[in-house]
Amino acid sequence: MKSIAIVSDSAFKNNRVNPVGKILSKNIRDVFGSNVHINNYYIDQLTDHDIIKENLILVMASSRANMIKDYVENPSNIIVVKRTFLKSGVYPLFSIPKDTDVLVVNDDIETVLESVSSLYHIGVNHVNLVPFEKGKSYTYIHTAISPSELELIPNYIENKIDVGSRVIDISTILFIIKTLKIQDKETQMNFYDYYQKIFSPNDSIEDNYNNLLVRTEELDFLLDLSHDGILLTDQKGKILIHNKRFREILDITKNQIDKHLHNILPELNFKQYYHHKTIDDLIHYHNKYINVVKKEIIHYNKDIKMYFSFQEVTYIKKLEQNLTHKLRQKGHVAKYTFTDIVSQSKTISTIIEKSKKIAQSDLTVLITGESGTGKEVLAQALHNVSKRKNQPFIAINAAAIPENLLESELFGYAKGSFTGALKDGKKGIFEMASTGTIFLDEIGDMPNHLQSKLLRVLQEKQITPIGADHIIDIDVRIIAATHKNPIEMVETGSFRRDLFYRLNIFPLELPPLRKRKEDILLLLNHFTNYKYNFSDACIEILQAYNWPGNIRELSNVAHYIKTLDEGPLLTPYALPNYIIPALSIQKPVFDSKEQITIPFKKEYICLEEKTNLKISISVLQAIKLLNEINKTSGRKHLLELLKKSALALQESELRRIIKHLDAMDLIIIKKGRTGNFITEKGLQFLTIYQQNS
Ligand SMILES: Nc1ncnc2c1ncn2[C@@H]1O[C@H](COP(=O)(O)OP(=O)(O)OP(=O)(O)O)[C@@H](O)[C@H]1O
Repeated sequence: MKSIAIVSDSAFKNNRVNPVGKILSKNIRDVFGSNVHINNYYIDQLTDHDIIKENLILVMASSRANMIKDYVENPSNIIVVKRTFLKSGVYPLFSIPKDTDVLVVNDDIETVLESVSSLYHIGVNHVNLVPFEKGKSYTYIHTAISPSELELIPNYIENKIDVGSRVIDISTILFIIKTLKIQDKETQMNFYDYYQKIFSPNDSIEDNYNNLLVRTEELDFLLDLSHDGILLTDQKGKILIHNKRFREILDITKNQIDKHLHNILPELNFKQYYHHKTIDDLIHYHNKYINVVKKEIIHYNKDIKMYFSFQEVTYIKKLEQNLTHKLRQKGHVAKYTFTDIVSQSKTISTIIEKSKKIAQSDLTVLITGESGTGKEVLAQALHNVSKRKNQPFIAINAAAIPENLLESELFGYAKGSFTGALKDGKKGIFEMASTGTIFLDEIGDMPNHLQSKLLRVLQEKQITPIGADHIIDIDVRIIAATHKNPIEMVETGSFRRDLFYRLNIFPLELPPLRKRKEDILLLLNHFTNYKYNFSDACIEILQAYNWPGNIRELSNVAHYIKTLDEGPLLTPYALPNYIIPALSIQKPVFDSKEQITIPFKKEYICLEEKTNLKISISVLQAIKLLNEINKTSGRKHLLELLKKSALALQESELRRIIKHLDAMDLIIIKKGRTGNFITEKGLQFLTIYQQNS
């Protein structure tokens, strides 16, 4: 096997491992793989006994060839390695502006000068390469480059560029191939790859610029794809780059490179923008409204350029429409209208009339009402008759979103604002709902610090996304809702008074279902598509129930009924169990014996003393119900019905209660299978009992 010796000055340099041997070994391995054997030698460690016998002996400079010739078996095997840079390390240097002072840093002046000369050699001569000498100050320089020794660059230099370690150049590799006669296919392929990565003496600067030129053409192509007009000028407004769209938006026919912006469009007075770092302005030109954004680009602390982008407002509108379309696809759309609100209640029709008027303004609305009373339905209906009806309607529930996420959901965040943030940042709903309506549900559950932020947003009509350095103007209508009592919350200090006044401009209060009983059957028929008739007993139960979950709960009951489908005439058996306890009257009925209405005082006291009063009343009601629906009301059926009402009763206990009810003539026990019947007195007793409950 062929062998190569790499001879460098010393194993350590400035108390660090000297990387030269390792880098050159890698270069040789990259091309020759395992075709050669490599040994590293260090001049300062050579002794009289050492004889370097390898087929080729690589040294870094001709002076070193002289120094080692006495330790070498065949001095004609010595070659001086030429070194160059990797293309990837050097390309960034071509974008440094012309005539910039660039400090070249390495561990000693000799390697610094070598690097400078290599860089000039490969064509980096548009900048002033300044060799770094230890102890000297270079505070006037802002950019430094170094072959993988960035830590040696003084801290005051802002731009540090690593050009990578120097590698064996192509002429040396070719010489090795020729001398060692290694020409297998794998080496050829490796050589080709290696050749692609490094600067070779044949790479003239023109070639490099050609490469850059190709890139410029690609960039031009990309710029022309943009929907925005894009323009880059120097500080005096001289045009350096512009794209096709810029010419279209501003009706310019010819290429305007090197002309001054203020001269080609004198009527637009662009000079007014030159002294501002950033601009976001709307101009009117040739019957178009154009949004102009200006930003400053600072290149290597030296070159200040002005970047302008131009968007025609119609295009921005179109973008917004697309956004709306996307929001619709995402369900950010209000589906309910006032005709979907099923009600015959006077209160609701007054609310609807009021809402229709309120909808025409942009003012904030606060809807209160228990859970499930239709607050969101009302908010959507209101949005759908407002002038924002074709824009997004976005609902957010402050109680359903974890506190730490709520802020970013509302206001969004800039890219890279915190760990775990999305790469490109995230838009908050205030931005997403632009020109539309935001429904802030359960506003009473909003944490205090967000209440303050929301108040500022409502006052200033601007938001600042988390971690962003810019503000965004917002144009949204707010409809807030809460199932809590906002006035009580303000009194107890859990809701900001000033925010409450801001939101409570138009208060709308939806009554609970139990306060609009006329709607119960109507809604049930609506949800069951008028498929069933409800028996009187059934209606009585439905009316007596207090519907804590309001219309949402009622629509669940409708589902239950439709699923069991016990129609066409529905008895209480068709209702879910938990509705039935309405029979058993949960609340204490009479607060004290003194309140008992004559003539039932005796019966009441007797039942209370001899039985459990509430259970006895439930039994009496169950008998009444079974009588009404013509079901036998024997003990078996009674026990079943009471069980449905979550009243598990022993048969012996039931027997005892029936005996007492009978003794007081509240019921009659009939012989045979028909069971028990409530008497007129029993009915009156129950009525009075209910009136007092
Ligand atoms: N008047 C109505 N007519 C028909 N359906 C209604 C009516 N009001 C509410 N609903 C229905 O009741 C359900 C609950 O309504 P909604 O979500 O608007 O209540 P909410 O008061 O906003 O509840 P929450 O406070 O729990 O958010 C929905 O399925 C809705 O379709």
